[in-house]
Amino acid sequence: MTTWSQEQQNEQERIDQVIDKLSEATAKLQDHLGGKLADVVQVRKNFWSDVTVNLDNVDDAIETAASIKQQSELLSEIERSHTSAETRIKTYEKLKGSPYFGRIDFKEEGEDESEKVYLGIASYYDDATSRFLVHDWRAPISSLYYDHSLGSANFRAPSGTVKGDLELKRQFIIKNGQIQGMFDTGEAIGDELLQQVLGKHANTQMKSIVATIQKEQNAIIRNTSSDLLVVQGAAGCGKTSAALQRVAYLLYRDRETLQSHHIVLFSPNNMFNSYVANVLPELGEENMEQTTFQAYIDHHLVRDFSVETPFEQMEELLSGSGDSHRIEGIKFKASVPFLEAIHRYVEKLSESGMQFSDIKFRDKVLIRSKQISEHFYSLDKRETIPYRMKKTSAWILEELKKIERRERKKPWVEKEIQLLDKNVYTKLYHKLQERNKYGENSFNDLASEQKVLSAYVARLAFKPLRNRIEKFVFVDMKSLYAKLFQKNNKLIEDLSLWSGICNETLFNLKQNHLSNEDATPFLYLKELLIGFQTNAAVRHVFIDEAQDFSLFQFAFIQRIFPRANLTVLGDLNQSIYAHASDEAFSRLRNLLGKKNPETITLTRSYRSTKEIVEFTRSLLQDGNTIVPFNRSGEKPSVVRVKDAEEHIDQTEKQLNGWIKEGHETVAVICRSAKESKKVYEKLKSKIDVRLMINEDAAFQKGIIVIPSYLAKGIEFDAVVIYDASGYQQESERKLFYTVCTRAMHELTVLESGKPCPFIKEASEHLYETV
Ligand SMILES: Nc1ncnc2c1ncn2[C@@H]1O[C@H](COP(=O)(O)OP(=O)(O)OP(=O)(O)O)[C@@H](O)[C@H]1O
Repeated sequence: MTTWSQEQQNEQERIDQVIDKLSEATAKLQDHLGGKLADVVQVRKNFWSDVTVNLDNVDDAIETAASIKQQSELLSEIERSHTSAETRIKTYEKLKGSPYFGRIDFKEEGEDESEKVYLGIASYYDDATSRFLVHDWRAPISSLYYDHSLGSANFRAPSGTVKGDLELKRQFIIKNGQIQGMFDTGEAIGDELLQQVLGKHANTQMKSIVATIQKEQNAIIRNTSSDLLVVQGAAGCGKTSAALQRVAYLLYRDRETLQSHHIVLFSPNNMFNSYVANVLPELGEENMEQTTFQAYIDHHLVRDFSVETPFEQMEELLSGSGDSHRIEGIKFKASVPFLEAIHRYVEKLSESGMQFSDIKFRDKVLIRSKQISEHFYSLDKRETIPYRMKKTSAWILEELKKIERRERKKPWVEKEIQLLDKNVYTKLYHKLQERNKYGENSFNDLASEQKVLSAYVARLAFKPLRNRIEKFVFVDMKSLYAKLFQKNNKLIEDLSLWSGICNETLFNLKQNHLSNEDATPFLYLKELLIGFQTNAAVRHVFIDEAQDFSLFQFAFIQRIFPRANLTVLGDLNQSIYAHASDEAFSRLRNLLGKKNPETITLTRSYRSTKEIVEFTRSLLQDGNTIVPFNRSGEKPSVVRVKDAEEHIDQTEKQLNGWIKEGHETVAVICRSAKESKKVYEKLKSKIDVRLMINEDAAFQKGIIVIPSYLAKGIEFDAVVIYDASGYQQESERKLFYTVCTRAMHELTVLESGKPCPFIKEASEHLYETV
């Protein structure tokens, strides 16, 4: 029987052999690459000499075209193989440092011998032995590693289910080609490696988790049956991690047809985008498209309105300046009744009531709104509104063409001809010559010169108007949206509240301001009228921190990406926006009309120590279902301070202590940006600290002061909650939970005034009082 150290030695020898093979393969590819590069240069150089250009007759021209096609196909084939060789070299370089992280021995039913399968971030096939020396973690057989303990096990292969016996499961930590740790485990994924991984310092860039994916996470990653996958899970249970590994899995599984630009990830802000941007490249895959919903809104509305961002809205509400009808308005404008009211309104508009703007040119009305309306309603009502809008736009453009022709003779055209730049004049002359429309001297003929120039000037002057018509600016969206908020057009029961909502909405519209809660419904109404700009190429859409999305935003995404499967990840306990609804996820199925929806709930929390999870879950009303991963640390501290001076001193003391202990990412989390600025001003002369209130900043190591809503989604070694006394309202419970759950190893909560009711509710043995 081999001893453990012999076993380790054998494994190290195998690793050395694999690394040698990888080095050989890399060298071969590099040779091949050099050759390919020379080929590309050669083919490019000789491209035209290798093509016989003969256009004498039709047959010769066809032959020439075929010859060009052949040459360019040859060139792209060489370029393709060059790129794939480059990608493989990069993958092999990664594998050389750590070829694999796991091994399973699987004896398939009916076979005499078990197969040893080594799992890494990519596969390596050895031509000499015709065997995989490393299996990709996404290969069908690899799921055995994540899903099964020792004993009978099975996996789904393309040919059907394969049954057998899992005889060994081994985990490795390999760095620079050397084994640093090796464990045999009976569990699906043993605690030991996970303990090590989770005990490390937080990172400014999220890491991949392929070596320690848990069974329930694997079910999310490998789910291919549902078109709407909703993942609801506690803070730190790995929703974002599972989403990113799922992207990598889908790119692998559907590699023939799916590329990274067919996948879109919506995330809460740009800082979060940069936080997660490294996971896929680390796994040898390209990043999917990353965006925020606000970026989409801005792109469509910012030219015509000042648009409030979610953070500006949050800041206003947190600083207490939002009055009650604003909060009710926010809730209403994100609700299903409002969505339905908009749909009913659009139905009515199909018959009557559409609002148009006069078409003006230099302050003169060219086409009256009434004429546009008459034209619009003269069209067949069985056609959709967007189709009729397109026809109306085409009709307006035709009318404009006629008007433009008439305008050519007007004095303003003559005036502008005089002011024409000489270069434009010369350019026009050459253009006309090229077109062979005129003989050498015709441009000098005064009458035709005048005709050409006046046509040019009129066309140029009308161009911006034409562009605007193509963008449907003749639809008076402001009035159309405003009509929804007439006081007598009661969309909700409580009239007094309704009147306040109407006043505020109409006031904002008048100022060309769209509040955050209006932006999405406004755009939704607009797109229902003029047609959604869809992207049918996108096949998967991921929405992270989905509890912050309103039903409107979901409905929107569904329309923009009509062919995409949705993966929706969120935690209703972290709904920090006023529009949040506890039914957000359960209503999705009906709202989006998906055929195969599935919901997976994750309850085990990996980010924080057991003590922190036990404390944070007690802040919730129904937090008992959250299960901490068994990693121990200090209990969170709750520190009462008596005045402003002690407040800062205690913060400084705590931060200094943590830096001395070696913590690398430390956050002072304040409620708002306003409070963050104040705290930063007080701290900056005492300790090296940075203020982070801009979502575009990249997350960096060190101590940062950050507002609550920007800290969500990310994590820190240690966290100071600057003032828990600021969280008093029931509506702030989830915000308080969210900020406390950012801590991985240490959590200190300061209280300066009235005790925080949520801490008071928690059992005293869950935290230390200072
Ligand atoms: N299987 C795993 N192996 C190793 N680390 C894991 C695993 N699952 C989660 N983690 C770690 O736990 C932490 C939290 O994960 P993640 O951010 O994905 O959770 P989340 O559910 O999105 O959290 P939140 O809702 O609080 O934003 C990360 O550091 C992640 O690397």
